[in-house]
Amino acid sequence: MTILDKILAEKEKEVATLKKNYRPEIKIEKQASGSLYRSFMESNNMNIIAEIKRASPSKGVINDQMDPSAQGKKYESYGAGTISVLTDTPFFQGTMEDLLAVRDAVQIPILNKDFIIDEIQIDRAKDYGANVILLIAAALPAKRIEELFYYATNQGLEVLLEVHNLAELDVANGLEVPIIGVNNRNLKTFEVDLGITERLSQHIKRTDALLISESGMKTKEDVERVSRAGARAILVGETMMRSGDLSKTFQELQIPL
Ligand SMILES: O=C(O)c1ccccc1NCC(=O)[C@H](O)[C@H](O)COP(=O)(O)O
Repeated sequence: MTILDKILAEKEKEVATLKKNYRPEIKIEKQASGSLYRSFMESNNMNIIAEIKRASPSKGVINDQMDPSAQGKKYESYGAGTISVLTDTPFFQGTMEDLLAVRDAVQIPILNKDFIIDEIQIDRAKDYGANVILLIAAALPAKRIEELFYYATNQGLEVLLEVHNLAELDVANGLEVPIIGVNNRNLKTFEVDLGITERLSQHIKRTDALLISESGMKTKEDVERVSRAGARAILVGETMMRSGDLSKTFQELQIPL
């Protein structure tokens, strides 16, 4: 059983519990407006999705002392275009309360980074103030990705569809999704290879698709590499969470496009 299989098995249980207990009683005080797709396509600099990531299956604890509200404010002030909040608890030590804390602290869009397998998780993401949700092509059959994609977009949410190989990219191409995330990390083996962005980028059919390169971004050279492959945005977790000088980290990674 791969780590992705284990995560998805936990999600089945979480969804069953949500279906019994979830009541949308959260009242968000602020909501961001504006489209991630549009602002990222119009920007002249590499767009950064900075992630709130306390821990991960591949790295263990990364930074569990961080205050999500303070971290979110720093990300926004240093130039993040969106904040990704990992809300899975068993494997990443995140919570929906982390998302709510960031929502109250910033104006920019928020991506609810989780392993979405059911509509109820999309309802919950919206209730807590997310603007964007993640769908992982490796997690579900193509038909289910399609259903969840349309469900989310009909709720006014944007969808980042994440792929890691050509078969998964075929699903994104078939749906003509506007936002494609290429994850450089193999979620089954943890291997990280920026060459995945380089190889898959050549097979994206939609000419106006927004390409986001996810995972393994540490240096300016990494960003230059995925930029040459056509990425207009990067999703960065560990490097942000371990940075002792976020201002410098943003300056280094936010290269001109
Ligand atoms: O990060 C992991 O170990 C991991 C393991 C299994 C499934 C997903 C995983 N990570 C989710 C992500 O895609 C990353 O958090 C995100 O792209 C940022 O990656 P990084 O900048 O390398 O922290």
